[in-house]
Amino acid sequence: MTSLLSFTPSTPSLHLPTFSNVRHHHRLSPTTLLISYPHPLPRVQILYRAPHAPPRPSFSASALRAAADGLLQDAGATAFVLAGAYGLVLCFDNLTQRNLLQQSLSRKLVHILSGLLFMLSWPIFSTSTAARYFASVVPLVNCLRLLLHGLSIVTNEGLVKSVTREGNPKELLRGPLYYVLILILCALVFWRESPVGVVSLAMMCGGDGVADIMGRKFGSIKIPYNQKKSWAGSISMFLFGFLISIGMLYYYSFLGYFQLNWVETVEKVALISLVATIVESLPITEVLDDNISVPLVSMAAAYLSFSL
Ligand SMILES: C/C(=C\COP(=O)(O)O)CCC[C@H](C)CCC[C@H](C)CCCC(C)C
Ligand SMILES: Nc1ccn([C@@H]2O[C@H](COP(=O)(O)OP(=O)(O)O)[C@@H](O)[C@H]2O)c(=O)n1
Repeated sequence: MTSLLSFTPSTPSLHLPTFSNVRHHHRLSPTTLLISYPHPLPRVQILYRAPHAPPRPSFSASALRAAADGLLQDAGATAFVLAGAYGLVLCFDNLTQRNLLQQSLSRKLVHILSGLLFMLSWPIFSTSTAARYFASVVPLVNCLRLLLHGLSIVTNEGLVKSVTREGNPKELLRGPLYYVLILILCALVFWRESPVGVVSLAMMCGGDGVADIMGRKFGSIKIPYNQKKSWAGSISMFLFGFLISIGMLYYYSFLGYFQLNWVETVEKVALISLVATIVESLPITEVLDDNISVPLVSMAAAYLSFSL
């Protein structure tokens, strides 16, 4: 026979509940113990409960430990990715300072690698609901860094040289700033749970980044409606945007974050890549930076495609 015994250090009030009381739903307080009596004892249910003591939630030690572990994991992951971000920019700064890398190529490689590596790092964060907020700290810190340097409150030749076209700190307040804001948006809104954020960042980082490199190198034949963009650049945007998106979706699918029908997914990503490429080719950069138009139109196209 099992009896429910609940007690607190204060003077317990003893009452022998009628049989019906025992059927009430009991919220087990942390001081509730289940004690089994040997069979010969009378069938008595003893319920001690402190007077006026409201039932306290029963947090198990293992749940608290799991929460603490998750917090520790997310804090460690944030520190690791922050260090990675700083190291990436420092690495390209060194390469440009030593004239081993052109400034324009350095900027584009930082553009391609930063967001993709950030996205690849998301699985090292915990499964806690707070994980996405920890991850967003990384682009947020870089956002503040870009603001401080872009407003020349702080000066850092290396950052400016590796992330701007002409070496003007004010450039940090446009493309690079929009870029990290989009990273924050995708991490917070879509995170690891939706292909929308993954595809949008793949288009902005991979597609748009490669379009610049290939367009500058092979872009002799310009697009009729935009003499600043070329067919080589746009075709590269479509192909690499598509391939990097599929690669990232496979990565997250392999890790079990979402299951996809790959035939449909290939069709959807091809459509999203086409839409993003068309928008990127439009002569609107002066009005709306590519780091805003490309990810936002990719988000819209991906949201519609994957929700149908
Ligand atoms: C150069 C950048 C954008 C400019 O784009 P565009 O105008 O040429 O089209 C990217 C700026 C990146 C920023 C300085 C650093 C961002 C780091 C990122 C949030 C985290 C990377 C972590 C990873 C592990 C390296
Ligand atoms: N579709 C494209 C995109 C860029 N490009 C080349 O890459 C250069 C920079 O492209 P962009 O203005 O999109 O540069 P970001 O705004 O991405 O930094 C252009 O001036 C072109 O020479 C291209 O030829 N075709």
